[in-house]
Amino acid sequence: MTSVNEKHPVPSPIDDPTLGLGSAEPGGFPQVDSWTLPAAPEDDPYGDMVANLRSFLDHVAAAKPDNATVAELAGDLAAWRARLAPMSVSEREQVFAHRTDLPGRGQTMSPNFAIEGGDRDGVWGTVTYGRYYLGGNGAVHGGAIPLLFDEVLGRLANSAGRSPCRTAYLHTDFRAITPVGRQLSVRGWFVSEEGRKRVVRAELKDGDTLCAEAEGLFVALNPGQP
Ligand SMILES: CCCCCCCCCCCCCCCC(=O)SCCNC(=O)CCNC(=O)[C@H](O)C(C)(C)COP(=O)(O)OP(=O)(O)OC[C@H]1O[C@@H](n2cnc3c(N)ncnc32)[C@H](O)[C@@H]1OP(=O)(O)O
Repeated sequence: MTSVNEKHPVPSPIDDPTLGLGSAEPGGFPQVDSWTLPAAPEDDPYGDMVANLRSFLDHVAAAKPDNATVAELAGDLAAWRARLAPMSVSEREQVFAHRTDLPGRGQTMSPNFAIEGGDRDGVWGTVTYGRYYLGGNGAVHGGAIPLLFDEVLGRLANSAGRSPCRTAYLHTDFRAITPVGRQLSVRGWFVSEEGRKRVVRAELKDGDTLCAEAEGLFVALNPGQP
C-alpha cells in the first residue's frame, strides 16, 4: 500500500522491506549503568542530527507554510527517505534510541529528558515539551506525558546493574495543565523492589505546580522473554 501522493509515494511500514527489525532479542536492549552522561564528543554528527530533527518537528508543527514550500519539503523528505532506505539495519544495530550517552537517548519519539542527576534509587532532571507535543490550547497532549514517564521510569527500573524489565502497568494522574514551551522538572524514584516486581513513581512539575504524577510496575524478564 502507498500514499495517494503520486509524486512521492510512501509505502506503509508493513509493505516496506527496508524497515524489518531482524530477529527478536530477548533482553537485548541497551543497559544503563550510570546516570552521568559522558562529555559530549567534539564531533558527534548523530547528536547534531537528532537535535535538528527535534527542532525540525517543532517547526513543522508551528509553521503555516505556503504550498510551494510544502511541496519542496515533501520532495526533500522523499529524497532523504530514498537515501536512508538502503542503510536500514536490524534492531540490534540501529543507532536511534540506542545512544544512551546522548540526551534523550538519541531519539525523537519521546520528549528530551535532560538528566541532572540520579543514583540507584532515583533520578531527576528537566524536560521542555516543544510545539510538536501540543495537544490543544497550550497544553501538552495527554499521551505524551505517560510517554515521558515510561522513558524516565523505564530507564530507572533498568538501571544500576538490574536485569532487563518491562512496563506491566503505568498509571498516570493529570493534576494540572502541562504547558508547552516551559522548562519543567521531573523526578522518578523507587518505591519497592520485590522479586521480579519493581514499583516506581514519578512526578512532573511546573515550578511548584504538580502537572502529573505516575506509578509504574516494571517486571523483570524471565530468560527467553522478549
Ligand atoms: C524496551 C525496554 C528498553 C530498556 C532499555 C533501558 C535503557 C533505555 C531506557 C528506555 C526506557 C524505555 C522503557 C520502556 C519500557 C517499556 O515500555 S516495555 C513495553 C511495554 N510493556 C510491554 O510490552 C510488556 C508486555 N507485557 C509482558 O510482556 C508481560 O505481561 C510481563 C510484564 C513481562 C509480565 O508477564 P510475566 O513474565 O508472565 O509475569 P507474571 O507472572 O504475569 O507477573 C509477575 C508478577 O507481576 C504481577 N503483574 C504482572 N502484570 C501486572 C499488572 N499489569 N498489574 C499488576 N500486577 C501485575 C503479577 O501479578 C505477578 O505478581 P506475583 O504473583 O509474582 O506477586
